[in-house]
Amino acid sequence: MRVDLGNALETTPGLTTETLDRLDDRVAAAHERIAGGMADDEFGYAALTLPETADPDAIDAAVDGFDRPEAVLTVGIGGSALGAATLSNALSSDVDAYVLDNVDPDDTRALLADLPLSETVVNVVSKSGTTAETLANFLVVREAMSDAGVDWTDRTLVTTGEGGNLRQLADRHDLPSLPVPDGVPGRFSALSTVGLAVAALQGHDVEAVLAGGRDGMDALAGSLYESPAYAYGAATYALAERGALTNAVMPYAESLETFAEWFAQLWAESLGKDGLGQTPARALGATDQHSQLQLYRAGPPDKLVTLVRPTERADVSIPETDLDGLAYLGGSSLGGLLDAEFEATEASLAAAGVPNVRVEVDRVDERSLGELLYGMEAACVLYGELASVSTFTQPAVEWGKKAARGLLGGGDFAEAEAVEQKRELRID
Ligand SMILES: O=P(O)(O)OC[C@H]1O[C@](O)(CO)[C@@H](O)[C@@H]1O
Repeated sequence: MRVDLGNALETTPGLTTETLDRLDDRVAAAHERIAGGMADDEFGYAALTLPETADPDAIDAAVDGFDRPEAVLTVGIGGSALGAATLSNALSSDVDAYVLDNVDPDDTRALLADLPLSETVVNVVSKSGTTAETLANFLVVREAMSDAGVDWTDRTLVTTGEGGNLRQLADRHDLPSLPVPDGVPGRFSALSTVGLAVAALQGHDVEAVLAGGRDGMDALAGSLYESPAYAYGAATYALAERGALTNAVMPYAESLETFAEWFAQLWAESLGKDGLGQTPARALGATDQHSQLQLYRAGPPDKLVTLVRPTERADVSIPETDLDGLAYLGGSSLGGLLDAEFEATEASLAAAGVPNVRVEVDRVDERSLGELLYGMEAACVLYGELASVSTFTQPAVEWGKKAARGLLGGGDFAEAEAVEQKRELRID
């Protein structure tokens, strides 16, 4: 992973090399804290040792019990779905991957109608083992399998923590299961059983993903000038401090669109604390040049844009044409056009004084994805250290969970009563 901060200097909001130099002393101290947390396997920091602690053999052993499926359905939500989905949607496989990470009846019904349930492995993932959406979806999927005459116990892999309903289910039915690593919050678990089991089921090279993570781990250093991940974390932190409260992440590759969704949870749930944080906006290049770029370039000076691309990609030639004014396209290629648009958008933002950061990986393959996922996790941890927030917890999400549970009769929660007292101003 390579980071170029050039277009974040002298912009509005913007950085200077003096700012970065001053910040680098704090980066060094933060790195010491992070390295210490990694060495002591501390809660949260343990995520940054996954390239060494993850056990690909255990993952292979768990998935080897299944005949090669036609499809894999991940039933999970948040970090229990997005890491696996990022890898599945970035890499091609003849094993189709689907995700149920919402409780939309129309979507769930349509998906189950299409799935070859007898040839599908259901990968149900929940660190806590109690998440309502995941357990509800699993109960629906299990009934659909039974209705289809499929023995769900033959087609289900469980990845969960030591306690909770899912662990009880796995134990009761002797299901193949994988542990969720201790001390790793869900949004940081892509390089663990949580994100890698599906990759293994799809035949991807899990060792290569972890090797990419190790590349990212090896690149951590006590200076932002020596560590791309820390450069990104420090620059985004400093820009947020100067008013860039939105970070629009805009990969120029369809295969990285889900990566932006994964990044959004990582950034929002880790850094949105105590009135601080930086809102991740999900965008896609070149498509959003025809959608959100107007706001990024000419809207409030309150954002930065993170432009992500692979520097190598398979290409498609554009045929020659005699259409007036389009001859310049003929003989070029779609990849060439996409790269020209990337660089043009980057320069367009800089010309308007909008800070933007370039993040490049060699190509969209297992190793580069592992490095990119690891790099953004390390960047997030560094940002959290600099911002002095509790990077690895997410207390703000609990209120809504209690309210929903109370509304469904799952307990007496004051939050549910608050829902009943909604202030109304209805316009029909
Ligand atoms: O893996 P679990 O415990 O089902 O949690 C799923 C997701 O829900 C959250 O706990 C937030 O509610 C996320 O942090 C997590 O990734």
